Amino acid sequence: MTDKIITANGLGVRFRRNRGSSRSFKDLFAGGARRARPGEFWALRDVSFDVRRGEAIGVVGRNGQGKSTLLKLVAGVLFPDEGTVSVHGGVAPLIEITGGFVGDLTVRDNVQLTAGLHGLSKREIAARFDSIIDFAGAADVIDTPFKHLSSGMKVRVAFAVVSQLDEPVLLVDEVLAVGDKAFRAKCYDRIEELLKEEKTLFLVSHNERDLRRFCTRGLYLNAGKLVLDGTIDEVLERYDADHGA
Ligand SMILES: Nc1ncnc2c1ncn2[C@@H]1O[C@H](COP(=O)(O)OP(=O)(O)OP(=O)(O)O)[C@@H](O)[C@H]1O
Repeated sequence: MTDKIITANGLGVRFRRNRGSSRSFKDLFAGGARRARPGEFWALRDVSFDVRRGEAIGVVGRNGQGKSTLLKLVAGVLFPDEGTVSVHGGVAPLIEITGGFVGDLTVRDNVQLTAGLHGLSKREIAARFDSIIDFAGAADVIDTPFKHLSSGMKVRVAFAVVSQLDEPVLLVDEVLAVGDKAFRAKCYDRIEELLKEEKTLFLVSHNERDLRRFCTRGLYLNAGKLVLDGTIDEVLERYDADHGA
């Protein structure tokens, strides 16, 4: 099957070293300058790949090599300075602990808001609400503002919602490491179910066992470049050879 769901072409993202990614007014009119200005660097450069529906991709690389930046591009929460990424269908992102959640709103409101933003109807949300809360083990905090939850509980609620959306692409960026062992095991079972349903998965992880368990393909990023796009075994072998197992 050549059922392409994601196409990334020549992706590049440039950040300022000291001042976040905000661009000056002048920069907006600077045109497609292909160089980083003083004080800027490329967090990602010349990254191209295609993804077929149902693939499970592990994104591998040392700290700060561009993995989260890549996921943010796929999620559409960050725009590339060069290149394009197109996703045929919606994306369910679990990429930053509080990403997409509003601290001042309660857990209940956040669950409803997130599910609504991802296209679920009021009826569908109502039908899934209890199982989301149950999965998260968040019955006691339904009416608590999200910002008052512990970081583990934030991840539980976020995973519970995101894994109940009907989006074809699921992005998971290390956040699961925050959950306790029992919850992680539950999440992994859920990810396996989603993969059986032909969802497409991007998993950023430093845990080789998790990567081998879920992923068939790997993308290895180093200094913002895609060094290797291969099977997860090939990618991990190369990564270990470069950086020691
Ligand atoms: N908003 C930003 N402004 C400036 N620099 C940024 C910004 N976001 C990320 N960076 C930098 O871009 C580079 C790539 O970051 P990224 O978060 O993608 O790395 P990563 O591979 O996910 O790392 P880790 O394994 O530590 O999570 C890093 O040097 C990081 O400091």
